[in-house]
Amino acid sequence: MHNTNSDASDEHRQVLKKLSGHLRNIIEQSIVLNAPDKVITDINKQLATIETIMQPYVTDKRALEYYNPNVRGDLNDIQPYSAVSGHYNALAAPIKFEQQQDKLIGRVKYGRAYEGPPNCVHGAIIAGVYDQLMAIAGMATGKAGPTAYLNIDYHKPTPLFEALEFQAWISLERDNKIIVKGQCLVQGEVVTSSEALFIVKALLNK
Ligand SMILES: CCCCCCCCCCCCCC(=O)SCCNC(=O)CCNC(=O)[C@H](O)C(C)(C)COP(=O)(O)OP(=O)(O)OC[C@H]1O[C@@H](n2cnc3c(N)ncnc32)[C@H](O)[C@@H]1OP(=O)(O)O
Repeated sequence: MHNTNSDASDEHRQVLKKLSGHLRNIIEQSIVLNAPDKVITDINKQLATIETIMQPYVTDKRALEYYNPNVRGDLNDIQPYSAVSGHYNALAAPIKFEQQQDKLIGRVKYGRAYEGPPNCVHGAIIAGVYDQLMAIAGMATGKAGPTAYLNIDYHKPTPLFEALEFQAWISLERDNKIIVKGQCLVQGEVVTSSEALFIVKALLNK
């Protein structure tokens, strides 16, 4: 179930990614759907059919890696099924990670499915991005481990539908501790900032 390698072809990855894209769009559409009962009943029937088609192929082994720290190219593929950043998990918004000098950047726009305060991103979603982004930033040390603490300052509301730039960088690495700092900018303005401590665990370094 938690495999660190996969022999899935590029084509297989593409079709799986496309599936998540459709599901992600359906989730977003469902939040603001205002259709007659008859239309929704028809949609429900078609979705039930899709569930039936998928069921025989649902196994306890994922098609792709659960975790692959040696990924080249797309940094989101370090954890392809991440609930926060996985391109193969429809629950995750289409955030894009990229390394820029000593900072790991996460660019994303959130829609209605991620709303907390009116027209703003839910604080728990923001916390999720920091946790994932900072964990991956910390991996640049060659080590990994769970989050011991994650502190967030919400300075200003984080708007929906606007380009957000999350940044994370290593602040301190000592023995089994990695402290990572982060911030999120909207049009150049810092709206949130954070700090997290990761404790390196042998189990996670396998
Ligand atoms: C198959 C491979 C899998 C790989 C998957 C990776 C994918 C990436 C996924 C990314 C997903 C995103 C990531 C996620 O979502 S990770 C999910 C969220 N995090 C957790 O669930 C972690 C749960 N907690 C624990 O497991 C333990 O409590 C940890 C591991 C954190 C420490 O427990 P442990 O009992 O072992 O260590 P220790 O107690 O000897 O402490 C050691 C040192 O640390 C210091 N300390 C501890 N806590 C704190 C604190 N709060 N503030 C300040 N300091 C703290 C402590 O004082 C000590 O310092 P010192 O005395 O040495 O100086």
